[in-house]
Amino acid sequence: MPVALDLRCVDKAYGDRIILQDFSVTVDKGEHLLLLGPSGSGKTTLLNLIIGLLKPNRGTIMIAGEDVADTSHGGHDAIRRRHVAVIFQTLRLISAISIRDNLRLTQRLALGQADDKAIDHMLDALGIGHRASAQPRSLSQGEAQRAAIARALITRPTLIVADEPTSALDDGNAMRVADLLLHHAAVQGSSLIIATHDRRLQDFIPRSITLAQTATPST
Ligand SMILES: Nc1ncnc2c1ncn2[C@@H]1O[C@H](COP(=O)(O)OP(=O)(O)OP(=O)(O)O)[C@@H](O)[C@H]1O
Repeated sequence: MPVALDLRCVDKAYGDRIILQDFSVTVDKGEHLLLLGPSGSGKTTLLNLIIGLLKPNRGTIMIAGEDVADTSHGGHDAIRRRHVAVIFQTLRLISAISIRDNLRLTQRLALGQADDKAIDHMLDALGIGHRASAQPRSLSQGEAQRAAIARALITRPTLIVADEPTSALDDGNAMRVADLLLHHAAVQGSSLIIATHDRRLQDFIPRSITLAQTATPST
């Protein structure tokens, strides 16, 4: 089974505050993982290490077989653009352009070209095809959430990383979002890595890691 994500012996500290110590996990291609744990336990830190916003103090981070923590050679950004998509809690759609153009831009950055047919197909599949020409601010919260999911899926990434994608949603909408993510991830063989407090997601994704709150060193 090809490996989507492999973290080996990762340490991460902010100053003398250790957040992750000797942390290792492997996620096979198409397998999903929930990151659970109390507020402040390091879930977002771990996601930021995977997407490259943070560097580990030690350890390796392999994405689709490439070590993106090794700073001795370049090309990490290109590997991440090709293999990793992110769904932020705040969605972060570009407000000045339409939903279709948001997806076009994402495809061009990740794949070098846009595919309008694939974009329209994806928006239809997520039930927002009729909103393709709309600007993000005119969408309802549920539509914007679907647009952010469409943007994550449109590059057929190896990994889809999501921070609290369902926490603000009621049961019905949380289930719909989880269903959409799992269905489309399965269709294209993407792995989902989801940081959340939302234990409802355990009904959909049985594999989880619970991060522990680390002690603050005494001064
Ligand atoms: N840039 C930073 N500098 C210093 N400390 C930080 C920084 N980013 C996060 N922290 C601290 O590291 C700890 C882990 O934060 P992180 O955001 O990863 O936790 P989390 O599990 O995602 O929390 P939540 O569930 O509340 O989002 C927290 O105590 C946080 O205050």
